[in-house]
Amino acid sequence: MTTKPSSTSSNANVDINNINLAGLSIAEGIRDSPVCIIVLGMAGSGKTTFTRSLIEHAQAQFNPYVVNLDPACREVPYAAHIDIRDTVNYREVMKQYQLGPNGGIVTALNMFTTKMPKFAELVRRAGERGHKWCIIDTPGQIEVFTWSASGSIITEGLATMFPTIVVYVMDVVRSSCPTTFMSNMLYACSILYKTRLPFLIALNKIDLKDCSFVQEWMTDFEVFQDALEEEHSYVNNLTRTMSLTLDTFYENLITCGVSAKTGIGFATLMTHILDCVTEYNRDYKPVYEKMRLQRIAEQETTPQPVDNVDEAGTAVPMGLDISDPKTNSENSVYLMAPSLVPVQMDADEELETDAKSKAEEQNFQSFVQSHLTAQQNKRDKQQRDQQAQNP
Ligand SMILES: Nc1nc2c(ncn2[C@@H]2O[C@H](COP(=O)(O)OP(=O)(O)OP(=O)(O)O)[C@@H](O)[C@H]2O)c(=O)[nH]1
Repeated sequence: MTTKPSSTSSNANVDINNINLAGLSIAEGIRDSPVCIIVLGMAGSGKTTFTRSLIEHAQAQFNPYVVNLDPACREVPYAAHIDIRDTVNYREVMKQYQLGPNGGIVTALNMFTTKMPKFAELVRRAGERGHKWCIIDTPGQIEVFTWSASGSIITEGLATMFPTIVVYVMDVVRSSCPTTFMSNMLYACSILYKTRLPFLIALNKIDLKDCSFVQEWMTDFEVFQDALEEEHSYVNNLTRTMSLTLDTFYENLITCGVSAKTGIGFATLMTHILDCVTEYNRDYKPVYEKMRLQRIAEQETTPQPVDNVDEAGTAVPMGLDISDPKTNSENSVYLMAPSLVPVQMDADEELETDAKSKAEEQNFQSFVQSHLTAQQNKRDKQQRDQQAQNP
């Protein structure tokens, strides 16, 4: 179970369903804080461990606000201020919509995204309370976040309100195979072009393997070709061609070796993060600001629907009378601040899981018992038969 942070008592009196979203008005410009750091990476690259380490290193200076967006993880090793698992019950989603694990994660993320304004408002308030960074851990299945509508809504939504950067965590041990390295790079490249945000690659697990070979492969095409020669794979030709294409991508890329486990490299990583924030403010903020002003101008010139009619009339319910389910009711989707999380929910779930595993255990034990009894009976019978034959 997630450990709830003690420092979040400032959320204690917030009725999350009545959050006033006025602070997020389009009339407001991009705020200076918190800086949103979205942690992405392939399954097992070390995102969660990295998030924990980054929180520890940034605690004193940046007092990070922490968000877990992985609905499927069983445990997170850090205290999350917002945890998607408090908002959407991933297992229930799978059960109700008859989905597999990936479909469950996508749907849970979609449900969470319906509360994006409230999420953004909580982040905004965190900034006002002195959280200078907001670190966001994402689901293990990277494509679920990067190629889903909800992933884009969350990333773009944050980037239009707060300085936002992407940290791509890459496992150096697994990337020592040139083909895997190339797959990782293609992924990183596609995310860079999709999000168009300042991008930093954290070469993780350098306590196990030095990352200089990755940096060499990125800067020296011939060294990478030599490494490819040694690997006999049917995708070699494809990889060779792609490495040429990615040359320009590498030029603008910042990499930094770290070990999320031991903490090596985090001091340098943090200076790179600050450089990325400067880059956001220099290159990205003016673009978003321009878009915001255009949007305000459009809103001012577009007549509001109600202006075109003589009288408002009487509203009637539309087809299904859709309204938000009550908080804490079954199937509800609501954004929860940690202090409002009903303990009941987890306890119920645990009880149900316990009951299930007890029943499974009993079934298994009775199966074993009946099997043993049957074997014993068989042996007894054999013995009796033998005694009957040789009295
Ligand atoms: N030696 C070493 N192991 C690490 C490091 N970072 C992570 N690990 C290990 O790598 C494994 C995966 O780490 P996680 O942090 O769970 O990775 P993840 O990307 O969040 O995993 P998913 O969310 O399941 O995709 C764990 O066994 C970690 O202990 C590191 O820097 N060094």
